[in-house]
Amino acid sequence: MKLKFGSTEENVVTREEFPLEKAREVLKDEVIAVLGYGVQGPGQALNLKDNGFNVIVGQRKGSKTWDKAVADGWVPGQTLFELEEACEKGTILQFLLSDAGQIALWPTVKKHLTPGKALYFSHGFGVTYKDKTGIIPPADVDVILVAPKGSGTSLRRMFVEGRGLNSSYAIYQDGTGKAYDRVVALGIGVGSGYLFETDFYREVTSDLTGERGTLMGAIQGIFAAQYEVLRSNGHTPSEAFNETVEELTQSLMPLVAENGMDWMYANCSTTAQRGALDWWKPFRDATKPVFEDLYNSVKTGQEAQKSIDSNSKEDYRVKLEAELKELRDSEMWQAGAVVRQLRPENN
Ligand SMILES: NC(=O)c1ccc[n+]([C@@H]2O[C@H](COP(=O)([O-])OP(=O)(O)OC[C@H]3O[C@@H](n4cnc5c(N)ncnc54)[C@H](O)[C@@H]3O)[C@@H](O)[C@H]2O)c1
Ligand SMILES: CC(C)(O)[C@@H](O)C(=O)O
Ligand SMILES: [Mg+2]
Ligand SMILES: [Mg+2]
Repeated sequence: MKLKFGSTEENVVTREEFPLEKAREVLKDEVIAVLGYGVQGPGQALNLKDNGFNVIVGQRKGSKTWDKAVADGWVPGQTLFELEEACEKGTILQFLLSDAGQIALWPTVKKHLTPGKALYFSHGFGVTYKDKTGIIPPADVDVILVAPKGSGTSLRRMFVEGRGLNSSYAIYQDGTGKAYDRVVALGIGVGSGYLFETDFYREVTSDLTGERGTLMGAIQGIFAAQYEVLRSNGHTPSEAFNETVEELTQSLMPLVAENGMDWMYANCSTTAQRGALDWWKPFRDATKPVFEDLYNSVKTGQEAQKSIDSNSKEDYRVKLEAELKELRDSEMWQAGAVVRQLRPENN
């Protein structure tokens, strides 16, 4: 259906419009092979299975994630296979390896993309940056995308709670004439609350910007800046952490999620509202040039190149873990660990 977001009209697909029964009918003869069992793999594979679809998982035998798949109920030789065997058996190949990992597996996937199959992504990365990844699908297959707008962990949790994370969907190539029905059925099947239309280029550029920006990079940056200012002015770690992070995640963001920013503001004092209304624009103006630089770095392909270069190295997981440990060991997040323990529901 067409829906107005402000004054702009967009295509969205809801579960009422495309119910689960219809999705099951569209995909009744398909074998959905979920390749990769990192974060999106488990979320999407388990939701599809619980929604009644015919799903198998492809993973490297002997890896930790193979064991995780077994623990999640996938049965070796029946619903869990080596990656190549899953590529052969699947009629829809859900390419959910890490974006850099997809480059190495591509020759194998391509070999098994026989006419009529579908190649499914959850990120526009591989084909948009085809000059860097070499991922150029054959013409007689569907190339489709469903990108859940959140972590695979949340996709699964919200599904189990009877809720739904929203996703974008896109068609890069309609090789069979069935691409639309297939992509929407899969979007509903993986547990999306609703689907909004995009294309591969817009998905990858907005997603790379968002995660580097307000969703992950900018939020940590702004937390660190405020925490450091409070600490250097004599505030204790618990006061600085509570006033920077804990109150935001526990009290104020749920209000924003429920009914918007003005609703959150309206539930704070007139003193707080006056200050916030005075200060949000200086913050916007100070950070906007950084967001412009970020978007430019995404647009020129620099961010994709960096991600490919660092995540293709043998020891990339060791390096990532070291950087995550640095965050975890910082005073702010150490204070956070203590604060979380003190939440009544945690003790
Ligand atoms: N993490 C998320 O929640 C999330 C959200 C939306 C979209 N996506 C997209 O979904 C896709 C999958 O992301 P993810 O975060 O679940 O992946 P991930 O980084 O967790 O990796 C998934 C799997 O790829 C395997 N892998 C990596 N390199 C490999 C190689 N060379 N050969 C074989 N296996 C290899 C890993 O062992 C892992 O099991 C990506 O396109 C990502 O951009 C992820
Ligand atoms: C969960 C995110 C940040 O939305 C996703 O884009 C990812 O790359 O993991
Ligand atoms: Mg992303
Ligand atoms: Mg994202």
